[in-house]
Amino acid sequence: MMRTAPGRAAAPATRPAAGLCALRPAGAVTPRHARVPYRVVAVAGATIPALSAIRTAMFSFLKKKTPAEPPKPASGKATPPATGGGFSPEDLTRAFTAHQEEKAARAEAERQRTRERMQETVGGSSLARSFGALFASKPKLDEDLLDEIETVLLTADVGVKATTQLIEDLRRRMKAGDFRDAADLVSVLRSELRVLLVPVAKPLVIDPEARPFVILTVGVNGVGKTTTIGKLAKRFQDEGHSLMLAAGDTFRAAAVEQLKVWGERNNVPVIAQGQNADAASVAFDALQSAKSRGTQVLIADTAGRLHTQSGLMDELGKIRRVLGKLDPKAPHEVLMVIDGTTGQNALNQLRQFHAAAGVTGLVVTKLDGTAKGGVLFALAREFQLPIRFVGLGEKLEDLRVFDPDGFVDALLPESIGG
Ligand SMILES: Nc1nc2c(ncn2[C@@H]2O[C@H](COP(=O)(O)OP(=O)(O)OP(=O)(O)O)[C@@H](O)[C@H]2O)c(=O)[nH]1
Repeated sequence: MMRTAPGRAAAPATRPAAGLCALRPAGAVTPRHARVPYRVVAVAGATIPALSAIRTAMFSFLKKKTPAEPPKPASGKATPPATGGGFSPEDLTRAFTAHQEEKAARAEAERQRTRERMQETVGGSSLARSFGALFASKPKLDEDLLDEIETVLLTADVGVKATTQLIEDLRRRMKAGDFRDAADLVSVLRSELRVLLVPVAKPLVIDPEARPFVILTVGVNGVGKTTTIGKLAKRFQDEGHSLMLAAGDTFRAAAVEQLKVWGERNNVPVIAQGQNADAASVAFDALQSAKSRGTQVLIADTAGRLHTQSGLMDELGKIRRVLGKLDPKAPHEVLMVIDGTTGQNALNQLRQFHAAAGVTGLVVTKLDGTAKGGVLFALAREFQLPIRFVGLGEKLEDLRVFDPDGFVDALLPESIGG
């Protein structure tokens, strides 16, 4: 039988006990270039990764790209050999440019994959389906249409404030004669939806100066914190960051096991003290350990808690304070995980967690399931907190950097207006 502490909702009974075990696909290998620590130095007025890092990271590239015989300058004099490792400044500049291009190409490929996954998941949400049904009937541009759009938005959890703002704007523009047909209205609605989301689409950037960069994950029970940590850890590992995890969900034994098993399989140290240990003490130990090892990223799990239980919410403040004793800037990110199927209650959750723990970024999970799709607009309108990632499924690659254009395209494609 599942034990439920006062104030803690029982986690869903159907949840697999060790979902993180499957997080790393067999044979997945961290790219060699990605394992290089990313320190920043200024060279010739530009900010570039430390030369030693470039040398290591770009060695294979230079081997491929550098001609066997270096071209001689017009004067006939050979280029003086570079000091400290055999690469000339030109080599390093070329390597750096290639590195940047490779990074940009990878980012573009990820954006493309995110958009496809958004279409498959968010494109099937009730908001997307309702918009599809509404505009398929070639509606007349009148007050009835605005009423119907309003109903669609409210039903899909967009929330009263964001919906009112959107409808009033459409009404004003309709009266001003801005729309010739439904396609014009769709186009304006799309850009209004974008306007709500673009300011909050701020990806999480790991500050290389923070050693470690501490991410504290918080949220209500069963929203996907522990699985999100596994997905994030894999992402950061692939990006070349050294990692440590703190198993701070000391309430649910399976959560500690999940992280430990995942850590063992992926060679990531996991600091744990067992069930019912003091979560703040686990976080403290982990930060101390990460500092002494020079680890780049520390991700701390916390037990799920109901936002209405002030005692448990206070515990988050304590974790913050304890971390701050070792590093006044820690945690550098308080990442709140929100279940996208929660509806308007997500706003209350965020309000309380923000007050208790000072949330700095959001992950909205389960947008692939029965999510209505609209809660992101309500969250964005109400709090303007960065949405770092969205969860589009249970697989590792389903945690995606939030892309507002892809999201709006999936909900309300341009073509829908006819
Ligand atoms: N469909 C879907 N399921 C998800 C997503 N993210 C997490 N889950 C599932 O949600 C369930 C709960 O995830 P956990 O990571 O255990 O949740 P938690 O927040 O750590 O739970 P507590 O420890 O009780 O607070 C698991 O079955 C996950 O696989 C997502 O983006 N989409």
